[in-house]
Amino acid sequence: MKYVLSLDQGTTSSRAIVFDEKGNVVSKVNKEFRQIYPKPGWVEHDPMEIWESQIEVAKKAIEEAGIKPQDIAAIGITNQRETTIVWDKNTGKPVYNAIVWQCRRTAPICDELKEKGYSEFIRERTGLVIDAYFSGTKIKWILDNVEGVREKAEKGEVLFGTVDTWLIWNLTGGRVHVTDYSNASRTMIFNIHKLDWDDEILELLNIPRAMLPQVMPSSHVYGYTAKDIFGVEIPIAGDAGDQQAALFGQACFQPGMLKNTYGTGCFLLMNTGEKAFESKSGLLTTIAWGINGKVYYALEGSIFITGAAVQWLRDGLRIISNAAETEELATKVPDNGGVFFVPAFVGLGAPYWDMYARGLIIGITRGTTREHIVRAVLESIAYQTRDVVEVMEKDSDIKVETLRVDGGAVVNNFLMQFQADILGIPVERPVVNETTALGAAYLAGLAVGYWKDQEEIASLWQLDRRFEPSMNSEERERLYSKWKEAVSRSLGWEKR
Ligand SMILES: Nc1ncnc2c1ncn2[C@@H]1O[C@H](COP(=O)(O)OP(=O)(O)O)[C@@H](O)[C@H]1O
Ligand SMILES: O=P(O)(O)OC[C@H](O)CO
Repeated sequence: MKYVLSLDQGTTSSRAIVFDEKGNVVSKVNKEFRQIYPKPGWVEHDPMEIWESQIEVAKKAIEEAGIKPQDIAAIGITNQRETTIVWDKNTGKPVYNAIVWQCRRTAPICDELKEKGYSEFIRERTGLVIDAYFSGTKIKWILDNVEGVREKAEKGEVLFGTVDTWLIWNLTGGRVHVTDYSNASRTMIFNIHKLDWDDEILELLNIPRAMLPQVMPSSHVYGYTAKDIFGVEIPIAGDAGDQQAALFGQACFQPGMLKNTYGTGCFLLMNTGEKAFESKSGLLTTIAWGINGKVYYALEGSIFITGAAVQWLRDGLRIISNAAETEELATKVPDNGGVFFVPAFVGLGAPYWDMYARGLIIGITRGTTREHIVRAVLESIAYQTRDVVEVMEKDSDIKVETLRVDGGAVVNNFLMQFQADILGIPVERPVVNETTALGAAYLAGLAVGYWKDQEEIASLWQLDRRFEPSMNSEERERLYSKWKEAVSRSLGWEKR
């Protein structure tokens, strides 16, 4: 029997999962790695730690599944998106740490682009709003600030890649420099209509084309693992950004289908088919995937901080010892006690796009307890999701009837119930909540004929639990309007 191995390189951990032909998890190994915060608002990772942790969990997952590397039919890659790595082509060594998607250091470059009136130009071509979130200004920052790198980049001696590209490069022993459409669409230098790097944007940011990877479909044999890694050459056959992979893993194949992934941040993606919808309300137009010679698009609402706020309760405030504890604490109080928490740690993404917003806790009284704060943090995840669902309905003209959910935080039943309550629609949690990894496995498996087609994949999706809304609409709107008020007070804070 054969299996598919998925490598899910996330913001806080590297994960490897072995799936069988029914899409069941056979083994799963996870490893957290270091977050580097050199200055307020800056976030970096060590690219070597990304690679080493990823390969370690891949080997362990094969071992724990009780199988041999030759039993792996294909490898699928999925990754934290936008995070930018530049490395030396000859030595394979990074020239700087990975600049993580959350990093705000390039906010001034973005301000300048906006002031010069490039917002519409960038949006038309890339589907994105100008923000430090995306790779483009991060590449520029490395070229401008790390000595000697620009000269080498012009000669193609240093290479740029998002994390998928970095992993594939290393897995193939430095032979293959590629990315897929979904990852390319997050760089702010890729033209999502012409399906090529955009020369005018490259000129604007002063980025040489020679350092960029080749852009390929998301389901495709890109190359084979170097023999010294697993002892056999395994095809690397799937590559997609983690949020697009989750949309695929949730089998959201029909236009209008929507999912929300609850990880470090929350990312809502709606499949819009072969049509690229333009958003007027701060959503992103992005490429869902390229498959069978076609490219499919999605509308995306990116929320930067959700599960990361739970981690902050653990590591920053130290008022919980693990994430699971939040469920019990939140249900110990009947409501939030009037406390609202806006997790604008790195500014706010969709639909506000304010790089200068910062976090706040408001409504504190003498009666406020740890339970209220914890509850306010969980509630903030659900409110932010509603912010995005509202604009998504407006932009697409599609009424959202249910929300499919996945990601690490969906095990929290309080959060899922509150989400259904605050949206006023049912929330559906599938049996396999590792849909990001599953999506990458499906993309890889389809490329090598392990699964026949997308119809077969859609038939594998199974419901675990459906959360029905039970809050009355008056209470729902009262809470939500308080939330909006709290957000308004966090905006622009860093600029004042
Ligand atoms: N029971 C829980 N309740 C709330 N949040 C949780 C729970 N379990 C995990 N999380 C949060 O989910 C996130 C992990 O989800 P995961 O999908 O692994 O994230 P990522 O891929 O972004 O690293 C963490 O930020 C963690 O704080
Ligand atoms: O690491 P995750 O799962 O939180 O995903 C990060 C996103 O891809 C950033 O755009």
